[in-house]
Amino acid sequence: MAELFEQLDFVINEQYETIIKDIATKKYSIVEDFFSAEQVATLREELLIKYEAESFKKAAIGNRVNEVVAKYIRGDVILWMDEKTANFRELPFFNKLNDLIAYLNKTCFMGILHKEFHYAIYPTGTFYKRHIDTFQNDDRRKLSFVCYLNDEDWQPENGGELVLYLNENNQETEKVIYPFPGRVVIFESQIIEHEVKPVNTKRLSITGWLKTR
Ligand SMILES: O=C(O)CCC(=O)C(=O)O
Ligand SMILES: [Fe+2]
Repeated sequence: MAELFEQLDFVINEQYETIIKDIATKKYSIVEDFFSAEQVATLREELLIKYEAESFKKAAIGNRVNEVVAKYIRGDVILWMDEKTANFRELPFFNKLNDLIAYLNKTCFMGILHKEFHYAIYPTGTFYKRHIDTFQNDDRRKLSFVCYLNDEDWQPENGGELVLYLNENNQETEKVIYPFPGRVVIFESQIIEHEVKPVNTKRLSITGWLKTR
């Protein structure tokens, strides 16, 4: 009986349906209004507070078991987020992601069991060379998620474009995505190679992964 009510409860979410359709057809999705402008501003504020408190560290390559800091590959500084200690500025972020994950698991049987997110700042002159988001010793990352927290007057000449390398009809094509505030990009972690072009000013974001097992 409980199960029946659960089914009756189900409401189609057009935004999530678009993400699912995009990923099924193109392996990536770009969403402009995943969070409200107010939520984006609040997350930016939180990131900057934590950055001022000097809690960020240089990002490494490889995973936590097997990590090397390599400046010539990536120059961002990061801070892992912790849902257990999330404050009022961060809770709407986790609520929305949990809602999306529940929807994906229910409608596509995606089997997302874990998630991990970090704040990221790319200082002027930094970049992240072409790479794929799965590790040799760990292939649990299924979907990569990036949300840009730059402020409203972010300009294309600031650089820091995310470039996705796609395969269309056996031809490599580049999808160039500017890190405009509030923009969210979701893509298949095991398939899509990508890079962050050099930035000419500080670039702010949250990056994360939805994981199986
Ligand atoms: O910030 C972005 O646009 C992508 C970051 C990225 O590729 C990563 O952290 O693995
Ligand atoms: Fe990446």
